[in-house]
Amino acid sequence: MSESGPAILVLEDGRVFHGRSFGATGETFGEAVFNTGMTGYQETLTDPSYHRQIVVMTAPHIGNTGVNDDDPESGRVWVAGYVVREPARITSNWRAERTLDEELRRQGVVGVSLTGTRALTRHLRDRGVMRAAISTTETDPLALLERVRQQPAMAGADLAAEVSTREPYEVMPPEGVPARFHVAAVDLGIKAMTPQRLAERGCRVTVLPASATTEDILALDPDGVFFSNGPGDPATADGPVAAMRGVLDAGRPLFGICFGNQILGRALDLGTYKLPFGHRGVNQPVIDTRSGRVAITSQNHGFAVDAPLDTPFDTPYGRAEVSHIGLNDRVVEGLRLLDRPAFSVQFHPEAAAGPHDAAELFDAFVDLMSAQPAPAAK
Ligand SMILES: NC(=O)CC[C@H](N)C(=O)O
Repeated sequence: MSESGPAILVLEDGRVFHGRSFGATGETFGEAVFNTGMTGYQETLTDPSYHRQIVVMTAPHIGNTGVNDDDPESGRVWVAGYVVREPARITSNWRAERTLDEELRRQGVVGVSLTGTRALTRHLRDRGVMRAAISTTETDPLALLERVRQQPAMAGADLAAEVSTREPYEVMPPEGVPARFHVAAVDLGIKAMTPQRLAERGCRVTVLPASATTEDILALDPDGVFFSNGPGDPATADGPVAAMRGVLDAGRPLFGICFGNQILGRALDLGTYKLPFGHRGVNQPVIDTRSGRVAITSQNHGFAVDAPLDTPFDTPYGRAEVSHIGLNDRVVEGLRLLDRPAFSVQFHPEAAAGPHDAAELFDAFVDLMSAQPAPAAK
């Protein structure tokens, strides 16, 4: 890696961190959040849910395995900026095609390497996530702070349309796996691994833009409907909420992940709220409220659904219950309808870097589709 110049990171409350430039040079703004994963940095960087966020990695050494063209979760790096303690000086993996530093430069992603990632993480944990900037060009932190404070906040941000596909596309089951079901997947920022996990289980997946209406979805006559993860504040996602309500009215099997879980919460007339510092990492424990089993899960969310944890509750679509609860802070991590074939989780059963404890949820969705009477017009 070439010698790098100085870079500064400024938080909206005025705290300043000095480090060295990493990746592209320039200036970038976003919400500073931390991720505790020790693996999966390439999946993190390319997860569209990180759009407009500056991601701070708590693992002290990032980049050892470089970057390859097989692991991305989407066609580009989405993080607005990247903060690491120590970038790997040597890339050591047989699959590597480039170094991480090269990839960030290639994609114009401004990063910073700083000794104080622990102090920064503790600050965000104590004060909550906040707007921030990284700059290799501004030497006056106060001037940068002024620009940070002019940036839009994540609360109230409507971002799904900015990351979603413009045109529908299909993901087919792999060779030798017959297509037993057709799934319509609404792309609010979908990770590539999600349609793959469905395709592996015999689903032909039609991925639709975030603007898809109930009519667009039902026009495909799908066996099941999926609502994906995605960036931004679920309180702004009125279009997807309306589309999902139509799918629930039609009684089609429904599954949602992360943003999709928050959309289901809203479709059920539950509220959503912003967590102080969110859940981002690969070792988040959740308990299944029915079986009592604990799964270690991958998560990336800054908002959550507000629902009664201990009892089923009434919704416009019959009774529902909280299916999963986060064990670190008792946040709602899943919803299940009791009178309709619909459920969702706030965590990531598809997580490519693992863990795979919750992968069986894709089987549960397939089971829901198997249990439905075949639609008449097929
Ligand atoms: N990964 C996601 O789908 C994130 C959902 C939402 N943007 C949140 O931060 O909570």
